[in-house]
Amino acid sequence: MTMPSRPLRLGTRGSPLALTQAGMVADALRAAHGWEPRAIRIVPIRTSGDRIQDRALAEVGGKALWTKELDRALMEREIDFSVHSMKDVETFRPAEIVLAAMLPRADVRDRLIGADSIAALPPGARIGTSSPRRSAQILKLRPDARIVLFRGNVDTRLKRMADGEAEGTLLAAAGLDRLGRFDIGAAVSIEEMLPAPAQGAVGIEARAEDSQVRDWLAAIDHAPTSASVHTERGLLMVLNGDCRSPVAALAVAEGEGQRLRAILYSGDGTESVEGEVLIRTPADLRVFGRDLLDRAGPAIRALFSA
Ligand SMILES: NCc1[nH]cc(CCC(=O)O)c1CC(=O)O
Repeated sequence: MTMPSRPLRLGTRGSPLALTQAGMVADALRAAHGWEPRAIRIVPIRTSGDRIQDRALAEVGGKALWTKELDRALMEREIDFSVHSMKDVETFRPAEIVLAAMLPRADVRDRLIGADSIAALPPGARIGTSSPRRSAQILKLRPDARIVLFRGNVDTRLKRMADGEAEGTLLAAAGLDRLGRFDIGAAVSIEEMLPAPAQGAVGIEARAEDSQVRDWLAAIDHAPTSASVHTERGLLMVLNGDCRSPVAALAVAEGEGQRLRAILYSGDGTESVEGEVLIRTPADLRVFGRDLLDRAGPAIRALFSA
């Protein structure tokens, strides 16, 4: 195995979860290639998404706020690759940047904090979230609930719960588990709340032209995770969904294909349209996505720009 001639610089956001995930990527690369610890240096970069905490993402520029600064550092060669929670990566990416590898996916479910189940939430419960998917799903199950805007990293959200700002909040099991918070929250089944596309997956991006780094990263790619996440993101491309779009999707390998379930919601959760299909080709994905939109009413369709 070739050893990098200088330490590889791994760009990441600076939140505790992002740093944990970056450490997992660095460990996987060192293990796969037999590199010494100093072969990889972690470079935390503050993104606009970390800076802006008081408004929903959709209002201030969408998922690009998580990637913009890392993309710039990558293109200007200040870093060699960047690590992202795939759920936060915008649907359409610059052509100069490729998704080179993914770590094995973690638990895809959400966990409810504040009550043992969605049914057990008190009447009129305030639910802290900034996710259009989670608000629509909660409102569908519990029309009496009220949504309050919760942003910030996992600890910030848990603190706001502890401060009594809401009776419930939902967090991805993947993030809680990676932070070692196995004790927190009650898992919500995927039948009750289908997760966000790419939830639980960590991806690594590199410059498209950098074949050496891409080769190194390919060695740690978890192919089943990549296949499922590419299917879920492929659906977002067909739907032209973004961070304003209340959409849930989960793909699981089945034979040579991917069994894909997806649900689109109106913002208030009163309308939804769902489907399930075996995806074998990109054409299957286009047909499935268009069929969902065809069956969706105007309140849903307005939230997608396909
Ligand atoms: N939008 C924030 C975000 N992005 C990724 C995760 C968790 C880890 C994952 O889903 O991979 C979280 C926090 C959450 O939703 O609880």
